[in-house]
Amino acid sequence: MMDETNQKKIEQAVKMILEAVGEDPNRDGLQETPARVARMYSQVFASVNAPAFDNYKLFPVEETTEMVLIKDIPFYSMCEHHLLPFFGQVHVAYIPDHKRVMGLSKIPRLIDYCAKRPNVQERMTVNIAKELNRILDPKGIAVSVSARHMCMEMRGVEKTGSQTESSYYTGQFKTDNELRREFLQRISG
Ligand SMILES: Nc1nc2c(ncn2[C@@H]2O[C@H](COP(=O)(O)OP(=O)(O)OP(=O)(O)O)[C@@H](O)[C@H]2O)c(=O)[nH]1
Ligand SMILES: [Zn+2]
Repeated sequence: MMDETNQKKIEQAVKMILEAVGEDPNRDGLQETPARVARMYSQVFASVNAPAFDNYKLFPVEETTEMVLIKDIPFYSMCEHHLLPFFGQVHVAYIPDHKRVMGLSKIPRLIDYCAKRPNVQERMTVNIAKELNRILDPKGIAVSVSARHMCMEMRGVEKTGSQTESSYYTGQFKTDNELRREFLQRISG
């Protein structure tokens, strides 16, 4: 969470940006905007300098299953080049090991943790896998991210609706083509 000094810094910066684009930061509609933006940044960048993700529980199971797949998990992040949103879906699969699985809701929480900072999609994709690996040490992980980048849509090349796909595989997903195919098939269905 951002402290008061840093909130004030953002407020000053936003006021300067408003002035620089030719706006009057003191007009009615804009008076509270710097403070709102500061609060908004403290939400969307909540995991900058945050301690390692530790909000999870592992549950023992008698038998390990095959792939555990959670798909279509929505995420919102900010591109680090333009500070514009990129957002979409993450699909995550892992093959449990050590007879333990993770509480399901913690996977979307982990994705939020990886998303709430200035990012590039590729690094976020790898980070999700690395965090899962640290926590679960599974036999394999597959992460696939599909996103729309506002910096490619509302400005720049202006390619509305284009989707950027990235993926990262570890362990059995890397070595076993059949398994990877199954993952890809199941997330596309
Ligand atoms: N690989 C990757 N590139 C990204 C991501 N988000 C934004 N970019 C790209 O980062 C690049 C920054 O390029 P620059 O040439 O420095 O910036 P720019 O002049 O604003 O580029 P344009 O967007 O082409 O107008 C652009 O090509 C963006 O599309 C991302 O998540 N991954
Ligand atoms: Zn960008």
